[in-house]
This record gives sequence, structure tokens and C-alpha cells, in this order.
Amino acid sequence: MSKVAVLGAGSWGTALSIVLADNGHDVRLWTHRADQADTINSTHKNEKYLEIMIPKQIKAYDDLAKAVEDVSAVVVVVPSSAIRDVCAKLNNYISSNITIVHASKGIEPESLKRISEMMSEEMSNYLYEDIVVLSGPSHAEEVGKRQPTTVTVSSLNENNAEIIQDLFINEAFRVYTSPDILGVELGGALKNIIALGAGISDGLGYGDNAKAALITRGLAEIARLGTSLGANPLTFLGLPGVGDLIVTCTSVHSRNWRAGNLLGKGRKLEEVLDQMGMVVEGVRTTKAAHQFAEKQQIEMPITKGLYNILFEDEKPKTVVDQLMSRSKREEMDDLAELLSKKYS
Ligand SMILES: NC(=O)C1=CN([C@@H]2O[C@H](COP(=O)(O)OP(=O)(O)OC[C@H]3O[C@@H](n4cnc5c(N)ncnc54)[C@H](OP(=O)(O)O)[C@@H]3O)[C@@H](O)[C@H]2O)C=CC1
Ligand SMILES: O=C(CO)COP(=O)(O)O
Repeated sequence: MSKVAVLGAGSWGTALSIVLADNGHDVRLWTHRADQADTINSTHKNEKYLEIMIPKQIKAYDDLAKAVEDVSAVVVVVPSSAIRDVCAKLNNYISSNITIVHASKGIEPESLKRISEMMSEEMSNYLYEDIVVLSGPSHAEEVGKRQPTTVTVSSLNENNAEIIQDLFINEAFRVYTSPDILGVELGGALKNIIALGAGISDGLGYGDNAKAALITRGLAEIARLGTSLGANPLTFLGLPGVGDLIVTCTSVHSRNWRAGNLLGKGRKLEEVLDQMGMVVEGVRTTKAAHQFAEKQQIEMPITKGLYNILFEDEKPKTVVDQLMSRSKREEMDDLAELLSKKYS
């Protein structure tokens, strides 16, 4: 049994706490809201975020210092926009013998940093190499019900990845390892852009053909950006790539798909985000990926279309028409080249 702190009491932090509690660990769920900590401790519910009973051995805290006291591992699972703030505070209370994993999905606009990079910048006690990421096709709503789920953990420090694998793995939650933290983080972040697109497509009333096209050509964009940075292209065919694309583009649980769906039905972005009440990471990540693609001159037409819908007030239908009337080309040209370079 280990003492583990989970930082972030939204839907994913709550679901991951349940997995840890099922594995017999002493779980401290930290929230920045005192009233939410009281409610969780007295009712064992966190209804705004997850409609499920929370095991009694999960204790909620609003005091970060107390939540991380004597723990052997910390799971950071706040929205990407809060990562720097939370990790800067965390740095005051922990030392490098605690294993840190994050389960958030995003890229920071302007700096274009991944989550593990932001974390190591904010935590002087931690090396980038030691941080672990947990990612894969895993909606909180199903994990909370103990439905079969598979994820991947990755770190340059193989030992740390295995510690996190052992912490979480159980009969309903199967955890693989991967050495490709770059690919694992990029796959998890970038699929949210495509999920917004899939929601928009459904909202416009398009069918399965359009969604399959978005998933497949979206994967090509993700792999193009990822391999240009040095990720293993095969990572994008695994759970953090295709796996997460499928689950997020096809599920009504997905916040990104749901937000896209409302946009496709003609609603305005601000209105949609207000209504969601939960983080829609794809919006921020679209901005970051678009900036990256422009800077590095990487072809990402779906991302560009999404950027135009979200930030330039372009009509979704116009973007679909533009994507469908691009000049003709071979399907695999640059991807085949990337793969052959990697394996030649
Ligand atoms: N939900 C899911 O199924 C999955 C989510 N993820 C990823 O996990 C991350 C978190 O997502 P999710 O749990 O769904 O998000 P939610 O919107 O459900 O919850 C976010 C939580 O973070 C809290 N929070 C926001 N800002 C801060 C801050 N500065 N300090 C402390 N806490 C803060 C929120 O508090 P408040 O109530 O005050 O807003 C809320 O409790 C995202 O990156 C997401 O992509 C990954 C896989 C699955
Ligand atoms: O990353 C997720 C599932 O793997 C959750 O996606 P949403 O944030 O779109 O719900």
C-alpha cells in the first residue's frame, strides 16, 4: 500500500483516485476549493464532475501541504492551463524522492511546451527525465464504473514508469509502458483538436464517412507534427494515438466532441465553453498546434480549419468545403518518407 496524492478533483482526478483506492492505496484527493473537499468527505460524492460514489478511503484536502505529506507518489491532473500554477506550489512541499506522474493533455500556446516540460520548469527539485505521463483512451465516466480501460505510462526514467504502472494496474485498468514520452504526450494533446472537428462534423449532420476521414487524416497530421519533433511514428498507432483518437472522436462522454457538436450546430465558442463547465483542452491546443505548424511550416489543414472556426469566426461548413476542395495529392507521400527515414 502506498500513500498517493492526486492533485485536481475534476472528473479525471476523481476517476484516477478510484483506481488507486481500488488497488488499496491511501489516496489524498486535493482540490483548491474548501467547500468541495468538505462535500467529498461528508457525502463521498463529487457530483459536478462524476456521478459515482467515491470510496470512503479517499480523503479530500484543500491544503496542498497536508495532501502531499509523506506520500510516495503525486498524480497531477489539473487542466493544462493550471499546470504551472499547481506545480510551482507543489515544488515548495516535495523532494525528488517522490515519483510524479501527470495525466493531463495539452500544449501551452506561445511557449509550445508539453505538460512534462512545463512541470520541470516549475519544479526545481525535479528533472524532466524523471516525470511520468499517463495517457490513453480513458473517459473518466467509464473508468469510475470500473469498465475495461487501457492506458500507457511513459517516462525517460524507465524505473519511474514501472512504479506508476504498478501503482495503477488492475483487472479493469490495464497499464502499458512506453519509452516515447514525446509521442505519448503529443498524441494525447493533439487528438483533442480532431475530436472537436469530429463533434463539429456530427453537429453539421455529416455521417460516418466524414468522421472516419477526420480520424484518419487527423492521425496523419498528428504523426506529421510528432515525427518532426522526434517522436516514434509507431506511438501514434498505439493507445495514446489511434486509441485515444477513436475514443474521443466517437464518444458522447468526450468534452471535446460535445463542444464541437454544439459549434457544428451553430453555437458560439464562449457560450459553448460556459455551458460545458469542464475543461475543453482542444481549444487551447488548437491554438498551440496552429502556431507550431506555422512556425515550422508543417502541413496541418484540419488544425488550421479548426483554428479558423475557433479564433477567426469562420463558419464550420465553409471550412469543410475548403478541406474537401484542396488540391489533389497522394495519400501517404510525406508519411511514407518520414517512416522510411526513421527505419533506413
Ligand atoms: N475527463 C477525462 O475523462 C479525462 C481528462 N483528461 C485530462 O485531464 C485533465 C483534467 O481534466 P478533467 O478532470 O476532465 O477536468 P475537469 O474540468 O473535470 O476538472 C478540472 C479540475 O481542475 C480544477 N482546477 C482548475 N484550475 C485549477 C487550479 N489552478 N488549481 C487547482 N485546481 C484547479 C478544477 O477546479 P474548479 O472546480 O474550481 O474549476 C476542477 O476540479 C485535462 O488535461 C484533460 O484533458 C485525460 C484523460 C481523461
Ligand atoms: O482524453 C480523454 C479520453 O481519453 C478525455 O477527452 P475529453 O477531454 O474530450 O473528454
